[in-house]
Amino acid sequence: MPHFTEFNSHPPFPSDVPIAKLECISLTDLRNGNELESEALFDACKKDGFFLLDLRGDEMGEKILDDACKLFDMGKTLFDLPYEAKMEYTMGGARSVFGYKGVGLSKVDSEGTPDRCEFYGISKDDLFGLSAQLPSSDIITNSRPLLKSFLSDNYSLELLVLHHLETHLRLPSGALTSLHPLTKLSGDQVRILKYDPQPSSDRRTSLVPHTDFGSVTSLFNILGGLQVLPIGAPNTEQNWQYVRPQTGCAIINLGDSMVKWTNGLLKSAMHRVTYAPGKQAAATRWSLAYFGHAHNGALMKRMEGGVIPKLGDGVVEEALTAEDWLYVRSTSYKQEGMKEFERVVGKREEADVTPIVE
Ligand SMILES: O=C(O)CCC(=O)C(=O)O
Ligand SMILES: [Fe+2]
Repeated sequence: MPHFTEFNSHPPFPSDVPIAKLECISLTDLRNGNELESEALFDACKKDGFFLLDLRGDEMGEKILDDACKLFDMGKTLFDLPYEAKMEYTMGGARSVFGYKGVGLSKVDSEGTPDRCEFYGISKDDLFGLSAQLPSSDIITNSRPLLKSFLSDNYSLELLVLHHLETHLRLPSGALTSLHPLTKLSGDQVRILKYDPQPSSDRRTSLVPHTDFGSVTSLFNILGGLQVLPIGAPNTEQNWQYVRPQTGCAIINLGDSMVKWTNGLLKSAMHRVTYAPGKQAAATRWSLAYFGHAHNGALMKRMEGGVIPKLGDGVVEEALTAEDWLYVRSTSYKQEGMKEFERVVGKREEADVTPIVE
């Protein structure tokens, strides 16, 4: 299995750094109806908003691990393209949150310190023909079947997680899953991220502290560098803990939609990326993510029923649609991306991304 050899080809994750104690849930046990495993998933979502999901021994899980390796290889070819070629596919404007973001175009703090990460997001709607195909590099075009298979398998994992959560929340079956149909427009995407090694004299945060916006994220990392702030802990340097990547496991985290629907019962944890710890710092760090979102028309407000806490007295929610929610949260780096696009490539025509279906 390439996934396992990748782990062995890098220095090990060091033991002398703070490591988050995250629950490790077995996909096989979940599928076999193991109640304790399902409870552990619910507890992790209420307490940490993060857990590891062991994909080994499950047919689809093993396929996801294999596909992740192939996508890491694709990423290496993609990000080796010249900067100007990558900038052709800049995210922003009508292209919204999909496409390429160059190094330094988002900020890691309120002083405007530039990030140290480049990434490329591929839209579910584009891959499944729900919206017009975005212009993209041949490397992406040739990998569409692989991207589609990786996206739909991770989508299935998302549905499985949502199904367990709606059961424990004592919501009607489908309360969460039905907001996530593969066939409707949404912000779902696969993102591949690259972090170059940083010089030993100048190492710092490379991706801004944030919570994810959507529903369920799955992450695939080989090297460390991802850190979480435990729920409720103040944002001070000593409180950040590393998420240690584990062979055969995806890192699953909940986004803010889950917090909104459950009025804070489920958690989305703040996370950021810094240089890889110990000897790993000398290597390029790759990361692969699937971001699952509700369909564009879903309403972002507390769900009624089950064990979901009531709203406080006098609290009135302004219910954004999932589409507006994503737009509001992602405006800043889209604007920076468009400015850089115009500098490097020139003015863009906006007419090429009309949705094909509602
Ligand atoms: O690179 C990583 O491990 C995390 C990336 C991340 O949190 C994100 O893209 O939202
Ligand atoms: Fe994130």
